Amino acid sequence: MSTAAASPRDHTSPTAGHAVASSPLATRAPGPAATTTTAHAVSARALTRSYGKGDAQVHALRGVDVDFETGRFTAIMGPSGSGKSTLMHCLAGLDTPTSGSVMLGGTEITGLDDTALTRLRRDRVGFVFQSFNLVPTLTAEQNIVLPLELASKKPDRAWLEEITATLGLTDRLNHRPHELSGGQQQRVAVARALLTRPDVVFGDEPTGNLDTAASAEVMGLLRRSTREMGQTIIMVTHDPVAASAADRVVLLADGVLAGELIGPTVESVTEAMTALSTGAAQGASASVRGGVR
Ligand SMILES: Nc1ncnc2c1ncn2[C@@H]1O[C@H](COP(=O)(O)OP(=O)(O)OP(=O)(O)O)[C@@H](O)[C@H]1O
Repeated sequence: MSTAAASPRDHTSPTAGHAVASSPLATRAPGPAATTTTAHAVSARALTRSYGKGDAQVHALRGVDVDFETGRFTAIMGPSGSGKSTLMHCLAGLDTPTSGSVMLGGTEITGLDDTALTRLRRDRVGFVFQSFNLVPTLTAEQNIVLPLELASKKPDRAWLEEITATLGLTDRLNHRPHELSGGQQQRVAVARALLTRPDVVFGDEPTGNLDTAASAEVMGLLRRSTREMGQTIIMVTHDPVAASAADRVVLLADGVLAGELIGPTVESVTEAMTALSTGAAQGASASVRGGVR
């Protein structure tokens, strides 16, 4: 893993996105929002996040450089405490890094004030959580359009119909969450996340409360949303089966990148996770054949 700063990277280059584990770091000074065209929906450079002070200080992220290509589905995996949630929260503008930078949809979000971050999360990011987070008194459709209504925007009806048809929700739109299965509730949450056409959908253990069949169904739908709608998805998961639905798995260990898997399978993910949890972070990247960079 690289640990030293080097020359700046070109965020606009379509070829700049692949060399994650070996890429040089480029420190970008926090500053006002700048907009560029990018082949990456999200990029982080030299990202650090520490909590606490003195002896009690925890370095959750210790210099992460990573790019997430537009229209791809990426899973973030690693042992407990490796920094997965912290990374996702920093990428989504839910947490403020200690240093380093995050570009989201061409906007440098590090340095944005709270109002701008709230607007960015509302307009350009979708979230799917383990606990679905649906409003129990609203119907499925009302839950799906809620973020737009809160932003005083009208939903695009044709897009709403397309998404709900793709997710198999057309005949469930007037049901309330308690009248839906867990898998159906999560599909409602996915529809809600997709409706705003966000730059990125972030998933935080989206299958954590689902049984095997519902989990496979939701992963299949997320995968389709990248294939058929060009949606970028970044998902934190502990589940090798869920991760195998992604195009790529980014591995974290102890707050740094420990490699990645392209075209992951359940076996390759399990092997890499086993290597990481036995402390062989470098071995994980070297040992999984045919896809680890
Ligand atoms: N708000 C916080 N205050 C103090 N320490 C924190 C805070 N959030 C996270 N940490 C610490 O940072 C480290 C990384 O935590 P994080 O939740 O990102 O890991 P994770 O890989 O998502 O873990 P898990 O798989 O168990 O959810 C851990 O040591 C954790 O205890």
